Amino acid sequence: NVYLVVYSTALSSFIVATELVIPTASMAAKTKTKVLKFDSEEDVAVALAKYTADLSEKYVKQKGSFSVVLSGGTLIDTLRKLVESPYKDSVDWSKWLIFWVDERVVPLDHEDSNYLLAYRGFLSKVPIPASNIYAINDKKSPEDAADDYEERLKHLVESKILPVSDVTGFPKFDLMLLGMGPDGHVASLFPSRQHRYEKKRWVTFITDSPKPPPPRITFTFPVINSASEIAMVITGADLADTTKIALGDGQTPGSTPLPCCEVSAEGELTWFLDKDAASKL
Ligand SMILES: O=C(O)[C@H](O)[C@@H](O)[C@H](O)[C@H](O)COP(=O)(O)O
Repeated sequence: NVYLVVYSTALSSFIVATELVIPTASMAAKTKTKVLKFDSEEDVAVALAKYTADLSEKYVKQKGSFSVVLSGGTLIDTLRKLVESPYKDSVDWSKWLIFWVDERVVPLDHEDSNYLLAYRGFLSKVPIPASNIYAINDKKSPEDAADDYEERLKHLVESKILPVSDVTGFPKFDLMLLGMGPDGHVASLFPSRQHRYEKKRWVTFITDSPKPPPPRITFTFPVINSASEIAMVITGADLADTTKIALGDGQTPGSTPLPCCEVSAEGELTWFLDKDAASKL
């Protein structure tokens, strides 16, 4: 099925996105997957802002808060339209809770920190209460930082600030905003590293990430896949081959399956692709 959806934007212009409904063998079959293809990265940014603001309104109405899990990498820049008019003023930022799907274990003011990246490009521009922003404890080793983050999530579940999934028992975030690497990694779950198969922990760690810097903590797949909504935000020609694999049959001949093929959501998984990333579909 291929059909057109028209998104009206804040700029009262229109963006035409091709929505591909793809039956994927690679992604958990139960997941409702939507693939949105845009003409440019700028159009992805406009659509992502509207998608996120709409979900914020829906979840704040439904449950009184909106939990958002950020990635590092290019995602924060692609979120840039969300901190502009009209969303800057219309979104109820006081109800947002911010988490990181993965974080580099460096001081929060270090250039490699995903927190710092998000602070500069996003968090410093909107009034999310500081107490709702869950950065890692940067004074700890990777192992201890992962334990600490998991403990804090457990505490939020106990205090009923975060719900758990009825299906999996893992914490259920409203929205995960994920990027993907050319090697098919998502969060800090890399194809060649065993922690991608972790089934019990909520948060785990790695000290030899193939993408620098080496020490990182990361949500595990059971937590990622318990989210209500997931956006895979993928732009650029260097991701075209991996996107084709992820949205095709998921097979990389002769090698390990890619982590990006294991992403599923309890509600809806939406791929936001620019023309370059979608060029091989
Ligand atoms: O800390 C990180 O490195 C990120 O959180 C990582 O998981 C990122 O999302 C992907 O590597 C995609 O990165 P790009 O968007 O830069 O391609």
